[in-house]
Amino acid sequence: MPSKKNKRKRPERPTIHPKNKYSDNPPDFALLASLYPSFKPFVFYSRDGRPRIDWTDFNSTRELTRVLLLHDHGLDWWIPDGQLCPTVPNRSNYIHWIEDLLSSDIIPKNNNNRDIVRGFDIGTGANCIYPLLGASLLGWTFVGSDVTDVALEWAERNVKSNQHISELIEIRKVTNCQGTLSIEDSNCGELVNGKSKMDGSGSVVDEAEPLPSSSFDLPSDAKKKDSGPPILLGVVRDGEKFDFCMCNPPFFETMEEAGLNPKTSCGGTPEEMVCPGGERAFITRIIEDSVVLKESFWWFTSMLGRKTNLKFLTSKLREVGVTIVKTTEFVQGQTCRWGLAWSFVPPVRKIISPLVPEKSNLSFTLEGLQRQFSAFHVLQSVESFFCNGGASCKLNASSFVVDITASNDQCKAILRNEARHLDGAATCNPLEKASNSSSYLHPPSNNLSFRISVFQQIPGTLLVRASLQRRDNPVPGVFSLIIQQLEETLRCKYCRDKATLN
Ligand SMILES: C[S@@+](CC[C@H](N)C(=O)[O-])C[C@H]1O[C@@H](n2cnc3c(N)ncnc32)[C@H](O)[C@@H]1O
Repeated sequence: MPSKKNKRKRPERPTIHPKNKYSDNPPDFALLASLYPSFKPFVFYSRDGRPRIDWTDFNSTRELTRVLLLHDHGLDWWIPDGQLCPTVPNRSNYIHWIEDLLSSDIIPKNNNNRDIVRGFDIGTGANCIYPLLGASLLGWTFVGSDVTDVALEWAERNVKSNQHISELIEIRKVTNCQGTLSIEDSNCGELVNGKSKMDGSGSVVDEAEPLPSSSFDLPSDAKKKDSGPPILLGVVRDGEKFDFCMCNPPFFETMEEAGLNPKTSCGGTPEEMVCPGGERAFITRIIEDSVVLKESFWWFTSMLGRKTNLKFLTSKLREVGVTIVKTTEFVQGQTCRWGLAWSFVPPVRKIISPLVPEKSNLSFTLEGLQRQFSAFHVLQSVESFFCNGGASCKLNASSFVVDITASNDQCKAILRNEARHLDGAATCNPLEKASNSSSYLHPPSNNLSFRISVFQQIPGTLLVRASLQRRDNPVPGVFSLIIQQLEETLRCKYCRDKATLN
């Protein structure tokens, strides 16, 4: 019987990114107050003697952001009253997640012959927080775009106040030159800081030409929409290449919906918080633009304020044929946000290489199993995972195994399902790839047979083992890929900790 103590235990939650400066050392208000007289008036001490600030006071949150950026990042920063005030630890999480994506081997490394990473921050805001953090923490270069005069003016001021990184950041005005996404006159971005653009290596290059309209292949529905100012298409210039784009979009459809969080006051004007259709519509437009600009960016990413939108957007991504989708959760204190990343670059498939022998036995553990689930539930999910793809399955409840036999087409169907899962990587189907590319072997003509066994290791932890029984002329890597997909699906369904980047 679970003890009362265990019953009360809260489910584990993802935490602040381990590379985040504040993961082990949260801001020390007392120290900051002693060092920065302007911050001192905002700090008070609660009964337990702990220094606190009033999170409902905009001046107080803005001053905290100012001193954190100065103290921890050497940045001189300010925003006018009412503009969205970023929390530094929160925003750093997104930067570090992108750092993980760029260093992971999910897709090949960008081979633009550039050592310096180049990012595009969609809607950089008056605070210009992502370019400032990315440049100061990691030396990345940025284009930061925005539509409002106040954002452009203050982003520019914040860049200029930091001479040591100002050459790394270009602020680009997005003009609402047509109000519709059109393939004509697509150059709606103007340089604000008036300097020549730099390529990723830091050398100055000539101003890029707008993308020629003939190179656009917009999805037909995107051409028709009256969707407001451009986002990427028409702002990114011909020949420009970026390692990633990022975006903290306007989350809401109305200011009422945005509401006022009574616990914090971080400002935010309607232009910053609201757009027609909210974040779902905004990110859908980024996805549509990404189809056209798939060769200009290695990774496309966006933050989301609502987890429910992840499902919709992930299926949208599947429709447009991305090769990979990654998601994550950003947690900082009481605030929770989600990250969505996708790419059109074919994933690295070391396991596809005929030079790498495929393992016949694979295993993974499911830790942090939610209390209501047992090994038998997991076994049943294994069975339905494969049955849904049409494979033949035999579940043996006494020995906790499922025997599976899948044809080539059934393997395809199982792998095709993968993009539907929210958390984790969704790679394209190697069996389909095999028919298009000479570097892949022919698809197998025979069946793949394997056994999945589920063992309980300790309460709350299961070991899932997959053993290849028979393999007749298979596509190398398919077995591993299927098991990887099974792992992600089970983890997503059963585990409290659904970490997504390995
Ligand atoms: C939620 S704010 C994000 C500001 C800042 N990046 C941050 O994280 O605090 C959204 C920003 O997107 C800008 N924006 C809205 N539509 C845009 C578009 N089509 N292109 C570029 N920026 C846009 C708004 O003006 C606003 O500054």
